[in-house]
Amino acid sequence: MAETIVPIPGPPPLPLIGNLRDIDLNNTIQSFERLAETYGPIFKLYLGGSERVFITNHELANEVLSRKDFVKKITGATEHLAKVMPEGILTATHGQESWGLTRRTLNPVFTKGAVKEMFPEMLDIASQLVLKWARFGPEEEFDVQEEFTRLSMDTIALCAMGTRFNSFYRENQAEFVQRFGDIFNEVQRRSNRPEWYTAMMWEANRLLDENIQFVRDFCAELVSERRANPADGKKNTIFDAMVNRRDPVSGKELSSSTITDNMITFLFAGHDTTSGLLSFVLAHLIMNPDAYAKLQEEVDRVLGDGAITPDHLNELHYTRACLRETLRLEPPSPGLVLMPLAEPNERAVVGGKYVIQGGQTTVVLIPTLHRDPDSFGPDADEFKPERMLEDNFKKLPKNAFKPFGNGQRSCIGNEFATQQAMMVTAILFQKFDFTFVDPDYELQYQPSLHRKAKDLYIRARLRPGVDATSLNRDLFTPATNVTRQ
Ligand code: HEM
Repeated sequence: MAETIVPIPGPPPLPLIGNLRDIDLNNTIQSFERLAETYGPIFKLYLGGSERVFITNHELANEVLSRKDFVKKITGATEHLAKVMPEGILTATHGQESWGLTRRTLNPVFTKGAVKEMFPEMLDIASQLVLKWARFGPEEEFDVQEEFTRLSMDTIALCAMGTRFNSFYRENQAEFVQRFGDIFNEVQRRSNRPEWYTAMMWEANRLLDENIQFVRDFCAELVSERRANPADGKKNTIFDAMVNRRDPVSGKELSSSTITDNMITFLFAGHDTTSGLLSFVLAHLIMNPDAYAKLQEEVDRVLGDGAITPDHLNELHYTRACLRETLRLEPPSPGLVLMPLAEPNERAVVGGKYVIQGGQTTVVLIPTLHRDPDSFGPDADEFKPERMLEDNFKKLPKNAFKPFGNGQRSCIGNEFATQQAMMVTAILFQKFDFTFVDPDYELQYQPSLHRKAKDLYIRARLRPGVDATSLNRDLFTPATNVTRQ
């Protein structure tokens, strides 16, 4: 039977600017979500000189995410990122040799068991945040996204670079952190600008080159110091693995420049994502007092008043469900960018009737996938951690929940981020009670490559019986009683 092909809908593009007028450059993802409401599960936009297809529901997403002929595409923001870290695994093109070598070398240090060995480093940085909030006291207003950015940056620096930024001890960011942030802000701006325009921005281009050079030199210096003093690498951190391990297939070690590229990659891929997750989980819990109370009850039952250990994490089922539910509603990475492997003059047919050309950018929109009522029911827009408790979670349709990406290009840092987010959430609710500074606060998003909370300010009050002076000791001392009085 002949195929019935139907055109992919979308707003009509204008000459030169395409569909630029249909999106808000400060909030591209929300614009795509709005367009999904108008045009349905698949639509196309002409942006940045090419046509992009957006897939927004579970049925079509499940199809392309299951098909072997759809692979990750490096374009737009990731193409700009690739210039900063050419051999980093996040921005590697499909089939790029350095990707396979690096993943094979590093996969073992990112397993759940291996990440457990970095628990002390994570607790070290988490304790700095907790002590700071405790010592500032209940009247202090904390910019949550900023605080968690300090936490996630410093944790990755310690685990993947063998260094400390000491962000909790500084008024202003360390020079590395500042320049690093400037690079990615500029990359984000570029991904929304025509290339000819960027080419004329001489001063911005000069600054970008200077910042990239600074960041690369800083990382390269750390690698050569460690190579010169291998005895310093006594731990099984990501940094040690990068310096010491070899690819089990080729026997090759990672070159210094590949290590540098991946230090930058881990910092970029890991910090905003984790800090976004932590900010949003706090916000959703404050907005949902029932879930807040259940989580705190679980934390008290499992941890008592003592220090958290890796084994506790396996018992914190409701806490894990809250984090999953937050990742569902507020996925830090908003889109998975794919393309059909076919030649440009060939085509892939999706949903039995839509044609996508070989190599054409195809974005699976995660926020709409995660709110598809066919997967999550009529209350898909609500924060209901119960649906993410293990028994229910296992019953979710295949590919309905993709916060960590898909297949072989899925997130290498999944266990790392999960362990850190579980630990930090549990400690925070063990020690503090939280309120919004603005009691009517509603979630807003920053313009950013990852989804981040905007203007989210909270106050943190130590819970009865928790004392700022003894807190430092309590964070590291095992429980005496398990159920809190
Ligand atoms: C809540 C936290 C995180 C979320 C939601 C998240 C999400 C994702 C997603 C969706 C992808 C796939 C991107 C794509 O297909 O283009 C990805 C890839 C990646 N993530 Fe994460 N990530 C998180 C934390 C981390 C952390 C902590 C690290 C490192 C320490 C990390 C390192 C990476 C890397 C290197 C890749 C590329 C993997 C590859 O292509 O082989 N991520 N992440």
